Amino acid sequence: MAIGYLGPEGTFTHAAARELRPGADLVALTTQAQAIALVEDGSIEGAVVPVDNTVNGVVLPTWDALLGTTASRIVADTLVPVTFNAYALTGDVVPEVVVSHPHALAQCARYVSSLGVPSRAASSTAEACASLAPGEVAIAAPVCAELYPVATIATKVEDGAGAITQFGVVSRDDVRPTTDRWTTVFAALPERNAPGSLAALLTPLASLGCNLENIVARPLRGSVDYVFLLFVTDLDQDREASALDSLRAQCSGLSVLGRLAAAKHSRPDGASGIPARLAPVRS
Ligand SMILES: O=C(O)C(=O)Cc1ccccc1
Repeated sequence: MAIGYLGPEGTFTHAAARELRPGADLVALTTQAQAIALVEDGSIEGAVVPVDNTVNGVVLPTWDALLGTTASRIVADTLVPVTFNAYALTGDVVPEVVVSHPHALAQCARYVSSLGVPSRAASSTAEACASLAPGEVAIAAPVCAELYPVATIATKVEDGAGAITQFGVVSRDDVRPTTDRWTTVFAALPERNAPGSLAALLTPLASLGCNLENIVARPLRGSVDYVFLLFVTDLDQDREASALDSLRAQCSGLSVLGRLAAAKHSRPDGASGIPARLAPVRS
């Protein structure tokens, strides 16, 4: 059966899909929500989707789509370095609009603003190349120069070198990582919205020796409550079972949205990634 990915050919997701599922029948789709829905209803075997990146953080549409499923989860992942080129139909383009996937536009904000023209979101970087019109500049992967009839007008247009995107395979099969340790992403709905509820949920994780690496609150539609996505690292089978037990005791709803095993991101610019506003509070 097929593996879906955010297409068309030449997206960063396509590169990740080839690495994660070599030789698979890859099917180009238009959004990660569509891809995840097709996995959930059994129309395709799996889907490759972006889950996190070093510039924008967790990819919310992916996790929100997973929250809308009951049987699907992330079962494998990889880290892909991303670098962007700018393309037009001809080398002498006078730019009128710059087009790309919102992540690409965000990661190339300085170049986009240097063009001094409006930007427009495309469903993917490669789609921006595939549908390029006169006066448009597309931002996409270097491989798009070989796949589409475009002229390269600038290379390495990202704001900071070393950006990495983490991609995952969504599947209905409950495949466990083959590594010793991994990160489990729990979706946790605390039993009460009251002082100390979140602390009560999280404190036992520390006693188990699990590291809460990231926490993301997503609004629970139709209420004032939040569901918390907990990225808990350093887990193995036993620790994950203990973490599940301790969370279950404090939650009215709990699920595993995925397990991530690829090596953790290294901060590309070292300490320079810290915003000046967060200058050290102690000298
Ligand atoms: O549009 C693409 O090529 C994608 O795969 C999504 C994306 C965009 C920018 C950085 C990483 C992933």
